Amino acid sequence: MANQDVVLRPDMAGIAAAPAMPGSSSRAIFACRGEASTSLRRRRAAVDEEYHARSPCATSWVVQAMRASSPARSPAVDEHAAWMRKHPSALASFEQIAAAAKGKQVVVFLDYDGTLSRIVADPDTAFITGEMREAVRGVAKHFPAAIVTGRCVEKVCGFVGLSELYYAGSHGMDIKGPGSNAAEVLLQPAREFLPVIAEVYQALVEKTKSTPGARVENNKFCLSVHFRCVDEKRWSPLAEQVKEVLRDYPDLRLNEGRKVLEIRPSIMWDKGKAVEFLLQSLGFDGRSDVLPLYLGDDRTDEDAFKMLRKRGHGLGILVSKCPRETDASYSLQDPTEVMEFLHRLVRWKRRRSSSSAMRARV
Ligand SMILES: O=P(O)(O)OC[C@H]1O[C@H](O[C@H]2O[C@H](CO)[C@@H](O)[C@H](O)[C@H]2O)[C@H](O)[C@@H](O)[C@@H]1O
Repeated sequence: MANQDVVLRPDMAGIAAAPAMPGSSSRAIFACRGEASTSLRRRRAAVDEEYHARSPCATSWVVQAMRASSPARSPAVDEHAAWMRKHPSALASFEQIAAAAKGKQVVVFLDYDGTLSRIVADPDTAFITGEMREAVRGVAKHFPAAIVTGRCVEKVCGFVGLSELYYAGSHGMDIKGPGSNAAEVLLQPAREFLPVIAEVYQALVEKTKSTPGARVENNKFCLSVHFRCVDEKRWSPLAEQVKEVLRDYPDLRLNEGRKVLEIRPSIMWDKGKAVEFLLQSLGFDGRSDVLPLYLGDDRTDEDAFKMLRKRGHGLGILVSKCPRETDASYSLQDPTEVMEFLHRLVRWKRRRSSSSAMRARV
């Protein structure tokens, strides 16, 4: 990876305790696939209203969010086409992206589940393919690159198996630099929560063991309660179980992802902040000659898309087959298209490097 001389400045994180109620950037309302944007906004507003009227882990809100992440119908063709005009394919628009990257240092940020690996029922077997690994290796050879994931760093490092990358695990709360030394930590803004998270993990395992198919995953600084394999009739009792445990922990907050409830410390930290931290650490912050690209599929990736959009530099690429409200500029359908995009990026970089080498010789 290029530019590996990271400056360690944990103080730059600007971490502050957030109120127990999540802030707007992390509202746990999942854009329901297949809904027209107006009805989506209306529904979102209604859910938000209820959310703000109740406690952060009110069961009915949690169940609504669980249902919203499980769409009942496919999008209409015209609705999909309208969405694609707003968020065109990053493959079809590759030349446009290449033009934006011309003369700039591209930095690549990649989410893991649903972006590099396909969504599968068993989270422990969400491996990336050998081909995808080679594609990511190629990217890391030509650009500074990082994996930004909800998983714990150790697990995702094991899945990806590339020591040349930066890793930001636990939704960016555990950042590690490249190299084989897994202990080389750059930033852990929620370190003080480790004992609480370990305690809540045990409590959730105990509490949810009566729900067939429920599974609690320990992501070190955050926890995932998976309901992909839980019968929908049991979602409400499961939400109640989670809520009961969290009632004693007001400093933790609840969000939802793809058939998963995610529990994490209520600090003002997310994937967007992790990307900012990495850009600062690499000395790229605020530079107009740098183009960050962020590829992700999940609600939590929106924090990174939003940050790039707000700063007016960098491009978000949402991995989704279905229309979703998003701050990403472009879209890709699935991990296969992600792999194709990464290959094209590397080919583009190689072509540019060889033509500048030729120009230098003339
Ligand atoms: O930030 P990410 O890398 O996207 O991680 C988010 C969550 O991803 C994993 O769960 C998701 O993928 C599983 C495997 O395909 C799937 O079974 C589950 O339903 C999905 O939600 C991971 O297991 C979670 O801990 C992460 O929080």
